[in-house]
Amino acid sequence: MPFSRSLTVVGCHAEGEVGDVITGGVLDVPGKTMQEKLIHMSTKKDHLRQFLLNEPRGRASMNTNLILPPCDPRADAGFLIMESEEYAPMSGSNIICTTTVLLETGMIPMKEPITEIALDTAAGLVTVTAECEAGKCKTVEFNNVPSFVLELDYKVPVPGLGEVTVDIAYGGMMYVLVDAASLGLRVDNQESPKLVEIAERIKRAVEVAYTPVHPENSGITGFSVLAFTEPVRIEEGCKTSVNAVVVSPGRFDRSPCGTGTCARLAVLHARGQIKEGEIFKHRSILGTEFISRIRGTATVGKYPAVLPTVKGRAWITSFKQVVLDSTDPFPEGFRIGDQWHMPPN
Ligand SMILES: O=C(O)[C@H]1NCC[C@@H]1O
Repeated sequence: MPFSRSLTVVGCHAEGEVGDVITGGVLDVPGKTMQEKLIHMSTKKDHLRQFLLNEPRGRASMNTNLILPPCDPRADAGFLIMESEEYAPMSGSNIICTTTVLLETGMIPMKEPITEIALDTAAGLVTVTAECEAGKCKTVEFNNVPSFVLELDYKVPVPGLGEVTVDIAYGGMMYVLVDAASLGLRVDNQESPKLVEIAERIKRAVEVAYTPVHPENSGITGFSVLAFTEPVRIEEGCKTSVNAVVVSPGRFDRSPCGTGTCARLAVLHARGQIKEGEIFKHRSILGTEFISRIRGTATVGKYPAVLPTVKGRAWITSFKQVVLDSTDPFPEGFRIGDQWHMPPN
C-alpha cells in the first residue's frame, strides 16, 4: 500500500458542532501533563492537526480530538482538542463528542443508566456524567474547570466601529463577549457573513490591546473565540439566551459552545444576573441547546470564579479510515479563501 499514514477516526457532532475523535493510529505523545502534550503537539507535530482539519480531509467548521492515556491518575482517559487555529485547552462540544465516542465504542465500559468518568485535559481534570440507555449516551454533562471574568465593560477601539465595549472571560478558553445589540446586530443566521467579519475585526482589536493570561497556567493565553450574546430571557421558567460564537479563523460554532457557556455564566454571575444552582439554557445560532448551571464558586488567582456544569448531546456520524497517500502533493492539506476566512495580508 502506498499509504504513509492511516488513522482510525470516529465522526461525531455535539448539538451540530463536529468533534471527530481519533481512536487509533497515533501513539502516546511525550509530556508529563496534558498541557505538556499539547505544547509538544502544537510546536513539534502540528502536521497532525493540519492533516486532519485542512481540506481535503477536513473543513473550516470542524474539530478533531485525540484520545491519549491520561497523565492524571484520577482520569479514565486524556484527550487533546484540535481546532482550526490551535490546540484548545478545553472545549465543551468536544468533551461531549469524546465522551460519547469513548462510551459508545466501548473504549471505556458504559454503565447504564449512568456512567461517570473523569477526563484529563490541558485545562485540568473534568468529571463527566453520561445518561446511557441501550448502548447510547442520551446526555453528557461535564463539570468544567473554574471559569472567571478578567474584565467587564472593557473598551476597545475597533476600526470602522469606534469604541466597542466587551467582556473578557475564561471558560476553558479565553473569550471576548460582545452584546450584539450594542452594535445594532442580532444573532441571526441571515446575518452570518456580517457577524463573522465584525467578530474577527473586534477580536483582532482586542488582541492588540489586551493579552489574557490564566493566573495558574500561563500556557493558557490569547483569544481564539468571540461570543456575540443576546439578552437573557425567561422561557418556561428558565433563564435562556441565544449566542453565536465565532471560532478562528472566522466561522460559527454550530453548538451553543460549552466553554462559551461557562464564560457567559461567569459574566452573568459577576453582574448579579444568575445565582448558583439556577438553570441557564444556552442556544446556538442553529437553535440547538446546552443546559447549564453554576454548581459552586471558587477563586482563581485574584479572580472570583464559578464552577460551571454543562449538559448536551452528541451523535456518532461515521467510522472512517483517514489516510495519506505518499504521493499526495498536499500532506498537510490546504485552505482556500472561498471556504476559509483568510486573515488580511
Ligand atoms: O463547545 C465548545 O467549547 C467549543 N465548540 C467549538 C469551539 C469551542 O471549543
